[in-house]
Amino acid sequence: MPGTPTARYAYFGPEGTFTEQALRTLPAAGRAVLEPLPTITAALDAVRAGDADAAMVPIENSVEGAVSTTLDALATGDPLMVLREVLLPVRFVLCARSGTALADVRTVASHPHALAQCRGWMSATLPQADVVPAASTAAAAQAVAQDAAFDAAISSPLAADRYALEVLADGIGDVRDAVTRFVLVGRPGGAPLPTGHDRTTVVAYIADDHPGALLEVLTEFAVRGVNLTRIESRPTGERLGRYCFSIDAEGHVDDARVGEALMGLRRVCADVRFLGSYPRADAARPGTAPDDAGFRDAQAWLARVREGRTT
Ligand SMILES: O=C(O)C(=O)C[C@]1(C(=O)O)C=C[C@@H](O)C=C1
Repeated sequence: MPGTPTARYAYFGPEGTFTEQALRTLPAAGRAVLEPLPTITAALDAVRAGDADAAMVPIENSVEGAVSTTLDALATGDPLMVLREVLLPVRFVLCARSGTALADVRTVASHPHALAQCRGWMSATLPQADVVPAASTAAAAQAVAQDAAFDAAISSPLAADRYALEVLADGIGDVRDAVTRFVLVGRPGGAPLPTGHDRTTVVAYIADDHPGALLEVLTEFAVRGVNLTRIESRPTGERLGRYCFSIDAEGHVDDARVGEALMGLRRVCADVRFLGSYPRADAARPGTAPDDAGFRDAQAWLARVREGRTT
């Protein structure tokens, strides 16, 4: 549309990361300016500073679990909000400068999450190789292309192509159907409207360390039939033993059962950071949650009771 400013999306780069691929699956990315930034924190800070409208970052992998840098960067600093999620199958290749044979590979660089997902293949195929952590899989491929310090990288096929590297082995992940979940994060505003297949992300800070603190948090969801799809405890950084819980729950903040669970959570916690309600990428509907009619009915009943009516 004439006069509509072009959206700017930052992502965890450089070019060729799985994160870039995840971002490019969104139709809106085709009309936006995409900016690779070298770290997850830099991508999220660009949103906070107003230099980007939103940022794509990895949050969770089906094999290696949570991306703690993302969880911690969302839990602290100026508040941000998850707007969308993307699920991307991850396939890894071992790539090197042209002319390198597999037998010549002595050093392999990659993102720690990728190295962990290829551990079995590496120990069976290159047991003597030194493994070097890199900022991202694409940063590893870029480093191999530019510098002889590393012989090979574990990256996406896209990064091997982008940095003109030769693929020495394809499909080297230990788990064939590995998937990474990415989130598009913007500044706080209205959450996307409920779709019936949503996810809500929050961070719960318990008031003090006491027996049953985690049970209290879980109870607020359980008694309202809200299913959790992820819960992680992360240190707050204040001192040893201080943890917060990073939680993904099924449903939308506008759903009565989720709203009530969040109110309950707010009552039993020192603080709750709401990180957004957004559509699930797999479009899965909550399995066992009671429908909201029961909650509305109970609320209307309470209002009648408070007015002195008995039915
Ligand atoms: O390094 C990349 O290409 C990324 O997008 C990051 C990342 C991750 O953080 O898990 C994404 C997907 C893969 O599981 C490996 C690495």
